[in-house]
Amino acid sequence: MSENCNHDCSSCGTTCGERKESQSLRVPANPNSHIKKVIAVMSGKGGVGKSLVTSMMAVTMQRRGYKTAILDADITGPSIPKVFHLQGKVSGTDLGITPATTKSGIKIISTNLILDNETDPVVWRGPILGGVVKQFWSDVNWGEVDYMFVDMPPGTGDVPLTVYQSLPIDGIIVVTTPQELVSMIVEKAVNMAGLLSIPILGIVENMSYFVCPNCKEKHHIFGQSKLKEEAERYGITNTATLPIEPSLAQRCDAGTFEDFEGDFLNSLGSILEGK
Ligand SMILES: Nc1ncnc2c1ncn2[C@@H]1O[C@H](COP(=O)(O)OP(=O)(O)OP(=O)(O)O)[C@@H](O)[C@H]1O
Repeated sequence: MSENCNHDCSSCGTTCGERKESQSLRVPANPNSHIKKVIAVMSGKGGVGKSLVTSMMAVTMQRRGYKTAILDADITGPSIPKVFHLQGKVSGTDLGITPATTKSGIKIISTNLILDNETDPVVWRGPILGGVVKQFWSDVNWGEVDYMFVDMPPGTGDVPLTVYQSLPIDGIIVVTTPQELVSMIVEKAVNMAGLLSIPILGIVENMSYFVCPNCKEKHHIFGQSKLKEEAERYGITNTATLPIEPSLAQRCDAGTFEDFEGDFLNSLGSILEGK
């Protein structure tokens, strides 16, 4: 036992014979933040539409009347400010950094909102990247938030692990594409969630099909979906599909993403509400 022992193992890094509980790696939230549910949106690899799904889930919950936020933990490839057309840098007060706010009121923090130029590359090493995510949690004055969505860095490496261990993640939404779904990459993501004992709330198969604007027929460009079967293999019953929808990409470019029409991820919204 250390001579300075205060008998509070949760705040002590010393491994001694008296330790009663493992040291928590959780980072305390900003004292002014009251965040009820934290949902991580992850993918096995990059470019499968994780940021689009994160943004769509946030808009879905905001439309249902909840106070919603996005923590963009994809530090080296931040896409969230672009989706919502947020430009310029965030500022702060004595209470912490004030997040940016979208047209409909979604609170957002992202590396691109703290850089001088959004085209500046982020050439930071792993521990710094993890440190930035922790600061997005502890130094941002989030205020009242019902649902916070965390846009995770792709994959199962060092930074995602830091996020899962530092933030109180309540559940995970896995984003995949038809081709990726049958690969071992998704299985790795699912297994990581299992190792960390965080429940998977659902799997979204993005780019699942395309509806032809002329004949209105559904085309499964990457083959018939195996989403249900694959999800069942992992013991996951909640699934959703998103079509290839050029208007969604166009809305991201035009800054009108929050006005998208459709109820693509409503079923997952109800799962989050517990309905
Ligand atoms: N269902 C879709 N229909 C049309 N365009 C889409 C769809 N899903 C994603 N896109 C477009 O594909 C691009 C990549 O999507 P997104 O940035 O969401 O992927 P990501 O997985 O977050 O990538 P990264 O890991 O690099 O951050 C974006 O330009 C997005 O607008």
